[in-house]
Amino acid sequence: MTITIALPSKGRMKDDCSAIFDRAGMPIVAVGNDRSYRGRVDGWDGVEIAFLSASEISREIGNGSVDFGITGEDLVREGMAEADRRVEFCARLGFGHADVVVAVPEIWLDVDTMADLGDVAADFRARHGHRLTVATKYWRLTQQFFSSQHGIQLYRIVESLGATEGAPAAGSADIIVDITSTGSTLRANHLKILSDGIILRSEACLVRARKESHEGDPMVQRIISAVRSAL
Ligand SMILES: Nc1ncnc2c1ncn2[C@@H]1O[C@H](COP(=O)(O)OP(=O)(O)OP(=O)(O)O)[C@@H](O)[C@H]1O
Ligand SMILES: O=P(O)(O)OC[C@H]1O[C@H](OP(=O)(O)OP(=O)(O)O)[C@H](O)[C@@H]1O
Repeated sequence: MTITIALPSKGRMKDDCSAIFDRAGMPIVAVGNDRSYRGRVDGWDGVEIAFLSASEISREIGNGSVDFGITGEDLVREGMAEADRRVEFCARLGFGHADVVVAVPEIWLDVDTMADLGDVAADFRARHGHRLTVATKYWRLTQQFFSSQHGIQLYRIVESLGATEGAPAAGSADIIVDITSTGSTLRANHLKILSDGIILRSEACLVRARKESHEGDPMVQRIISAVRSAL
């Protein structure tokens, strides 16, 4: 059976991914021309590479149309319910670090924790005429964290497809959930992370779709061992 591994075709994880595969003794060669979205691993028959974007990789692992992928943990956990049941995080790769965080305006001096935020949410409508509004592209992670983990129910999510950190100043949301790495975008927008507001510490991972056909397939274990040996 051919095993398909999805790797980023562009973006911030692309170069680190090919470096790790080189170190793993799995040098990737493009099939066809430079713009081709298929590749193979030199010397590894039965392994195929699919080049996709980071968020497509998470989707394709989720629906089982690829066997492995390298993408951010944030995109995998946001993209599917019960991620650990459907996929295996085989290795954390040490790049692509980003935290998914809850951030509020710095001038909210009395709000430093999720419990404080819960208090604010409770009478937000009475005070401001609308429910506490959260701008994010991380709907699932936000709902799990606010509702299931912190019992905060009185909020509304507005989808943000970009420039999320600008939403509070623009008036389109009160607070945000987004990723941060250096923290400079949050600082530039006068937002602060709540002290217990780190939803997920994400990094690039080797992720496997849990498929019955993998059981007893030596190639599956060989790929995992090779990537782990490169860390
Ligand atoms: N500063 C950062 N900003 C955004 N994403 C980051 C950052 N640092 C690490 N990442 C991670 O990179 C991944 C997204 O990669 P990238 O932005 O290259 O994807 P992309 O090519 O834009 O993909 P797509 O088009 O599918 O969104 C996410 O898992 C994210 O957590
Ligand atoms: O903490 P920092 O180092 O400031 O990084 C965080 C920012 O970087 C990303 O945006 P980016 O400009 O990369 O665009 P993208 O969302 O399209 O990837 C992300 O969406 C944050 O806005």
